[in-house]
Amino acid sequence: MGVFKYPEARRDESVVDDFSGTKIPDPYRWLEDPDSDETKAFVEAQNKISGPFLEKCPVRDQIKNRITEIWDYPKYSCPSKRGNHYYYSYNTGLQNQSVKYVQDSLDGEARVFLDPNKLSEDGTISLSGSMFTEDGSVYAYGLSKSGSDWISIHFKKAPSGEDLPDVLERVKFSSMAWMHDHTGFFYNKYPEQEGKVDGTETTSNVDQKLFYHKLGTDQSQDILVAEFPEHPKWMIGSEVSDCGRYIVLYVREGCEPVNRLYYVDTQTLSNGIDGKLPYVKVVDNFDAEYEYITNVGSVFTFKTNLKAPRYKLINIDLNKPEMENWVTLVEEDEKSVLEWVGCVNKNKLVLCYLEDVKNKLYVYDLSTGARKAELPLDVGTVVGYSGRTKDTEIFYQFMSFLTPGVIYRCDMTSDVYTPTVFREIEVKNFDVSGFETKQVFYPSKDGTKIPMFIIHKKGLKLDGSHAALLYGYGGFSVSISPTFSPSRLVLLQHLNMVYALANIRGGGEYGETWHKAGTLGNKQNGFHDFQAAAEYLIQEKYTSARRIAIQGGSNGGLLVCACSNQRPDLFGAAISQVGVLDMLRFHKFTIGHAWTTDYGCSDKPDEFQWLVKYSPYHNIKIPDGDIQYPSMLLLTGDHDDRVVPLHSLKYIAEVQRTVGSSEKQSNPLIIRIDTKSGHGAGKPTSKIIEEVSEIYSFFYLTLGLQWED
Ligand SMILES: O=C([C@@H]1CCCN1C(=O)CCn1c(=O)c(-c2ccccc2)nc2ccccc21)N1CCCC1
Repeated sequence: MGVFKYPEARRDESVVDDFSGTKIPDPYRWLEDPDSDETKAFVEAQNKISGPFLEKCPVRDQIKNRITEIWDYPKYSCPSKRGNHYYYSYNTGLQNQSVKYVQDSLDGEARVFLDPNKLSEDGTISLSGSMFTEDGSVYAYGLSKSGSDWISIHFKKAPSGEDLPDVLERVKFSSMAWMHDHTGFFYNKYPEQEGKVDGTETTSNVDQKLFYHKLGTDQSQDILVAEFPEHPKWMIGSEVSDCGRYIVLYVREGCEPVNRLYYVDTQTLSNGIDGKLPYVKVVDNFDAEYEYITNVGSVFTFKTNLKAPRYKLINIDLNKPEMENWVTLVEEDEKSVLEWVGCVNKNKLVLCYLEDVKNKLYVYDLSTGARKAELPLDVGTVVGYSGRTKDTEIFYQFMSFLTPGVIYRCDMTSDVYTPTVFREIEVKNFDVSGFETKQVFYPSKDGTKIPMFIIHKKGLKLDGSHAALLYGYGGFSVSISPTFSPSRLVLLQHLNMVYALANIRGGGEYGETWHKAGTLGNKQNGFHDFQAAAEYLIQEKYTSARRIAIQGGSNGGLLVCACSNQRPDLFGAAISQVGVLDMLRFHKFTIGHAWTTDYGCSDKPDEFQWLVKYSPYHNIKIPDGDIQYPSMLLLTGDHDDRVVPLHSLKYIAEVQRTVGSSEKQSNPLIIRIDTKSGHGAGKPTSKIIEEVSEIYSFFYLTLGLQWED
């Protein structure tokens, strides 16, 4: 490629911030206003470069057609029993949104209950959160537009699907909980704010409140039942106990897995719920996380990480709630992480563990905490589960790199557990037997062993000649375990790439110790882990330097740009999707303030020192010698109000000016800003396929790949 001509972007040298004495220029501050003509012109100019560049890919149509072909297979969720009916989601293959069906029995005829595809021409209205009443007679559900975190809550009668008139607006990051009278509903709302509320604004989300809605009334009559005006960052989750008597309140102030724990015994409310809840504080600190599992009378079971970074189960009797009376029901495992727990058949617990990044499922006795059985699973991930305290059966969905999905059903009424295959999801016209997957443990810069999955065509010659795609995330205790991706198979089959997934520190793969080892002042550990993954792939001859593409989204987008800045010599291509790239200002926009639990905050001098060292926007420089930056493609969307697009706009402006202007930089440094598109959740199939096709076209153009039919 010849050296690119990038659009001129005004540099406002007058904007310089002072971080307790350290002056930091921010010449592209003006890009933080999404509505200014100048920003709109910048976005248009950037898309005018990236669009034509990607169009130049000679096999773009083969790529898109093959991805579409492989994607077109039926996808099901686990069925859930609500009232006397079963509900499940189903996508025939290429539908933009999955459709919710209802059946009177597992093998009864399925009727459409909710079809989000009917709500918009282009599939950009998606379902975001839902909750049936305890008797399954009413269904509350959230709708998101263009991928924004803002939702409106609507209601349907079940199983008829008849719409009810109630609509709740200004909802975001909201719990949904019904009182067992089936007419009272708890949800979260933000105060009225100046300006737009459509997901293109960057306004900070603070002062979240908990409201109580009586079905059949107008939202203006809703009752404010909890708020913490003295703690603007606090967020209030609510849950109604299985018995219907108690309201459990969770208070969080960030993304750390920790919460305060309050409850209300509704039998003490002589006038019902008519104002602020008189909650009782069980835990009034942020030392640990407590998640309600079930209760038998006043004895409550919680999943917690209190002095247990890999989690455990405890019982708290509300009649004697002091910590000295707490009882451990299931001890922390010495290696595996307890990921989630479900109570079923009133007296059993299903525990899902993560052991070396693979899931294991067990049945325990609720009253004794004894392990009773293991539910056999292949090597992979449990991606779906249904089964509640009052149910007598469970469903769970298994997936792995090469298994598109198997749904199991297990009767839980006896002490013998014989799961049966309820549904096997098949990919049409693709033979997955031609690939192999392995898990390796490679040393990072500090010697820590990091797990990594590697997949490639069987019999691939490991001579360093193949391009590789290395994916990572590394934050917020998120564990990335093996799941099936139809589009990935195109890379492996037709572009002969190797795929690697590195489980770097900052994730939750080995519990909170693993998470903490990749956050705050240790954030660089995750970047070193990712760079070491690339070095391992090179030394083991899976690929070679400059033939590695790195890809990550959100916190993973930060990872990709930080690693491109730090080791441009290692990578040939970098895909950063909806990345956090200005680490000195992220906390000022939408929900960014919640991420200081992983990143810290530049308002604090010692934390500023961590952030300024790796912040992608602030660490762009021309590499030494004849090294150039990898080819970079940044992707974001105009309605991304989780990670606002300004991060990617400012980074691409700086990298095009600082690096793109250098004679030796022939690799493209481009960005594509999509419209009616957000952070990712709820993205319609058509947009997903378009985006993946662009990414693969970018790989083809920048890594010199060949298409093999
Ligand atoms: O998106 C993120 C980080 C990491 C994963 C979750 N996350 C978030 O920002 C999650 C945002 N968020 C939620 O979405 C919900 C929520 C509640 C009920 C229903 C639905 C949502 N509750 C929250 C409570 C406290 C703090 C954040 C919360 N990041 C983007 C880039 C860096 C981190």
